[in-house]
Amino acid sequence: MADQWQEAYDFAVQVARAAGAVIRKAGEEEIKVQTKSCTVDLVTKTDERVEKIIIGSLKEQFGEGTHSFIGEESVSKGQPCILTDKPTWIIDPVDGTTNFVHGFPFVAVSIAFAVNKEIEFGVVYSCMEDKMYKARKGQGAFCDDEPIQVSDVKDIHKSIIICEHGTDRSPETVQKIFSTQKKILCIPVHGLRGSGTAATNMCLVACGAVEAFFEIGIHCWDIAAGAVIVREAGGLLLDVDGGPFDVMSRRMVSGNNMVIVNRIIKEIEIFDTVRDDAPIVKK
Ligand SMILES: O=P(O)(O)O[C@H]1[C@H](O)[C@@H](O)[C@H](O)[C@@H](O)[C@@H]1O
Ligand SMILES: [Mg+2]
Repeated sequence: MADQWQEAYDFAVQVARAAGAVIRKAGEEEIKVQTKSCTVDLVTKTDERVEKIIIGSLKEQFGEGTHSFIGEESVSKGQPCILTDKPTWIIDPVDGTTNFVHGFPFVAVSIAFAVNKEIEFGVVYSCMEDKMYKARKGQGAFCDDEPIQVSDVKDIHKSIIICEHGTDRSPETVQKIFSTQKKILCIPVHGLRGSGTAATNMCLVACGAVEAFFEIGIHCWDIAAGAVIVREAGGLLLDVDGGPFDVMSRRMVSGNNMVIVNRIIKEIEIFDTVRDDAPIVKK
């Protein structure tokens, strides 16, 4: 049977690369910053413009109405965030917006494609580094067309773990984040790191630069593409409580093997988040 998603996969790579060029160019000009859920949850005209370019290109290529779209900036403007069985693009136009605003050189375009709620392929273009990560279910993971693989480290004492601080600055949440980080650091591990973009963090797991990345508070658009890239690089994903990974749950652990992932899960202090697909409560 003809491979029906190969064309979409190839096109997604082209769209991500073109979107990355727009981000790089915009980064050379003055950036007007706005905020969304709180004062440290930043958004710029570039986030909105790049999402429009990506969705517009996909609709032009595949027709209006045939596919569904979940985009970070469309959802923040009230579009539904429900993953159905329909072919669905899950898009973060600028992952690492805070980095983009500050000129911190880790900014990614993240494009995933799901069918029947299964992520078929994912593309993460780290546009300041000019690195194109991609993976298709069952066909391996690549960085700039070179195969990538997770680390073979099994000893937690010889690992680097990525954790992020997110945007929730409530004292009780920050306390849980720091307490978790302290417990992991004092195992001890070789180090804690964070690029500031979940999609890039997952690619760092996939290429073996770090052993695991976990976060509570991310969204489906931050991690959907990275999830298939990690899996196809030989890694795995779980919920932070050890249950099955759920791309809409706003929490996950991604890692190179079960030994490392389970060791990290033991230390995570979980705090509540609202699912991406939770019913919107009218204010
Ligand atoms: O840059 P965005 O798309 O908003 O996503 C990041 C989020 O803002 C941060 O709070 C998280 O810690 C990162 O992991 C996300 O990539
Ligand atoms: Mg974003």
